[in-house]
Amino acid sequence: MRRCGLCVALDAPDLATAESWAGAVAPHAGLLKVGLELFSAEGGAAVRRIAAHRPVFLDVKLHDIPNTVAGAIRSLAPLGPAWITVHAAGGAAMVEAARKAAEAGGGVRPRILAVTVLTSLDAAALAATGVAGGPVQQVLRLARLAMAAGADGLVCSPREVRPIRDALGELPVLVVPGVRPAGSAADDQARTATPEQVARDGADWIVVGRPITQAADPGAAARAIAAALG
Ligand SMILES: O=c1ccn([C@@H]2O[C@H](COP(=O)(O)O)[C@@H](O)[C@H]2O)c(=O)[nH]1
Repeated sequence: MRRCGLCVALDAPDLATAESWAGAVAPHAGLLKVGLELFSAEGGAAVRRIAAHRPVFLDVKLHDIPNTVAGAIRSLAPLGPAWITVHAAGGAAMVEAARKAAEAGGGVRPRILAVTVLTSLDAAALAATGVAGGPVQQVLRLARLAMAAGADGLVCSPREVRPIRDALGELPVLVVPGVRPAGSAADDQARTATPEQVARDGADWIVVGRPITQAADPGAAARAIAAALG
C-alpha cells in the first residue's frame, strides 16, 4: 500500500497563531498548508516562516486567464512553496501556463496541484452551478484534463480517490481535504470520509484543518490522525 501523509491546514487569521499550531503539529505532519485566510493576512512572510517547520502547500486556488495565472506562479515561486493550487476548471491552457511558469524559475520548482470539485459541494450544489452528472463524473473529467495539461497532482474529495485511481492509475499525486475522524463534525464539508478510509483508497496526502487546530490539544489530535494512517 502507498504511504499516506498528513498535511495540516493552518487556517489562522495571523502568523502568530499559525506558528504556534505549526510547532505543535510538525512532528506528526509532512506538509503544512497556508491557505487563503493566512496568506491574505500575512502574504509571503507566512510561506517563508511556516516553511521553517515543514514544506509548505500554498493553497491559493488560482483561477484566471492563463497569462495572469502564469504571472502569479512566477511571483509565488520564489517564496519556496512545495505545492501551489490552481482550479482545474480554469481549463487546460491555464493549467499548462501554470506548469510552464513553475518550470521557468529553474531550481526546485513548485509542483502544480489542480483542484477538481470543491469538497464543500454535494451533488445538488454542483448541479446548481450548471454541472449535471454528479461529483464523481465531474472530478474525473477535470482530473483527466488537468493531468493531460501538465498538473503534477490533483485535489479531490475522499469520495473520488478510488475512482481516480481506477481511471487514471497510480501516477497522479492525490491530495485530499474533507477528511474527518469518526465522530468529528463535518463543518462545511459535504463529501467526507475518515483518514483510515482515504488512506486505504490510495491518497498520498490527507488535508485536515479544524479537527486538529480547534482541538484542545492540536499536537495530540495531529498525532492521533497520523497514527490512523498506518
Ligand atoms: O476542495 C477543497 C480544497 C481545499 N480545501 C481546503 O482544505 C482545508 C480543509 O480544512 P478543514 O478545517 O479540515 O475542513 C481548508 O483549508 C480548505 O480551504 C478544502 O477543504 N476543499
